Amino acid sequence: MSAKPAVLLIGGVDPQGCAGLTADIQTVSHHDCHPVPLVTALTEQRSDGLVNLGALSAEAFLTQYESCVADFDIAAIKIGLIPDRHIADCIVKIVERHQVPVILDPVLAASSGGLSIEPEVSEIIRKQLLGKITLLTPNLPELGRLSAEVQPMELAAQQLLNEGLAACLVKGGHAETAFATDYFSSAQTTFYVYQPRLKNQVRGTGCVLASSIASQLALGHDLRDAIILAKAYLTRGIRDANQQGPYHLVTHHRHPLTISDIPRLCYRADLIGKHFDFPACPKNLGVYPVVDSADWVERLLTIGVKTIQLRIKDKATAKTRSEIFDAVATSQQHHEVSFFVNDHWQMAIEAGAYGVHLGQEDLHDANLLEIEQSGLRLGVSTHSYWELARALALNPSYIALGPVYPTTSKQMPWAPQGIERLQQWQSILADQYPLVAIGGIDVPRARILKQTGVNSVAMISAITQADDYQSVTRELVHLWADHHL
Ligand SMILES: Cc1ncc(COP(=O)(O)OP(=O)(O)O)c(N)n1
Ligand SMILES: Cc1ncsc1CCOP(=O)(O)O
Ligand SMILES: [Mg+2]
Repeated sequence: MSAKPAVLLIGGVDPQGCAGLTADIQTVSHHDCHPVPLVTALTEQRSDGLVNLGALSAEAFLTQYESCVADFDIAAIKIGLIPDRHIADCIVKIVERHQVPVILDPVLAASSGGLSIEPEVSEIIRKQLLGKITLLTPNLPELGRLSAEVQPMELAAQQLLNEGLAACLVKGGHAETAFATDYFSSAQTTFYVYQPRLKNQVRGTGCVLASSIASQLALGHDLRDAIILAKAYLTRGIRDANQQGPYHLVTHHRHPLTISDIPRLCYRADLIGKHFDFPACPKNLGVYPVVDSADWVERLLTIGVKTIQLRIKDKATAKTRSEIFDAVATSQQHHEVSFFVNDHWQMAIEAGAYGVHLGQEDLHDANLLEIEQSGLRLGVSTHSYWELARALALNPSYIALGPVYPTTSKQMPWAPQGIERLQQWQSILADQYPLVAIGGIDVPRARILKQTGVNSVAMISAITQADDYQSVTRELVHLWADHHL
């Protein structure tokens, strides 16, 4: 059995075992990582507040650190309570020694109050730590403390990025909004992740979120996926919280992800919580050829294909337009056909197509409200968890996952997703969204994918590059004919 990735957990001990290192250790263990605790403080706290920070001496802290790293390679670091400037200085040196992801959950302003950390700690964090870490996860009061109370949170986060921080996830959990919303900001992107607010007041949630993100990074996920997976883990843990004395505590378990665990992701504050209502399409879209001309649409509908997409990439606007109009007209001459237009959503609306298919980049440029109002179905591409979170926010007509196998039809930055990922998407989406598999699918692979229960298989080259496209298409249609009867 291979060794679990070791996550160095730098933080304080809560003697009641609710927050701090105890929560960190439980979280990391439940992610199949190995927790390596490095104690900064032996706090004294109970339900009526924190009475003593109990900082360790710098010497004791560093001696402990040498043991922590003596026998393991550290794969990620999570930092929580930094009780004073001496420990802060030591942590700066430790972070400099490791070229691994570092998550800093700055315990500067506990929601329960009663905590007073000397201002020098904030200064060291700001001037010496921020430029060395992967992600900062402040709550709103902590963001205020670190940004000299700049408002609104988007500007405060931007200010920290300007000072050298790579990425910030502001936790808006305690704000008085209908949805519990966090705000992510980095040099590359900004977005909101939101979920319906859960009523339970649960202890240690910040520790669990940051430790979960650190674990997901240690396991090899990229930062955006790590955030989505950690949010999902925390949501479930809060929803199933258990009562311990006067507290509610996060429940840790490893059940497979469900659709309600996954947060929704959007790029605009005014769309947080917006309920989109794209019409449904047939659940089993079946064999779904993706072609580049109206002629191909005609040929394949004649053979009996029921779902088809026109994907034109390199034609002049006038030609694209006439192809789309011709293809819509053809699709309307055939019975019960679901005809989607790729990318060109405005022309799809004008021509009266059945639906549009948009990738994540296309979603940025498209007017989603206009597409919704036009009554067109919407299909959305996904290649990762954060893209799934984005797709779910739109409540689309179907969700596509790809490339399932290596493809030669398009250059893509994503590795093939594989059948295991497809099956995971299938179980997450359950019966709520049709799932379309795309990428490298030919007849033998379609036969294999059929066993997974996926609702549809989309393909370009297997049909358009075939020596005999008619027999290949007939075989695929026949193969899928009794699907989910
Ligand atoms: C059914 C289906 N799934 C995925 C895609 C890819 O769409 P997108 O990510 O927008 O990439 P392009 O096709 O525009 O290159 C698709 N077209 N159809
Ligand atoms: C457009 C697209 N999106 C994901 S894979 C892919 C190409 C699919 O083509 P092929 O079926 O030839 O692999
Ligand atoms: Mg596209």
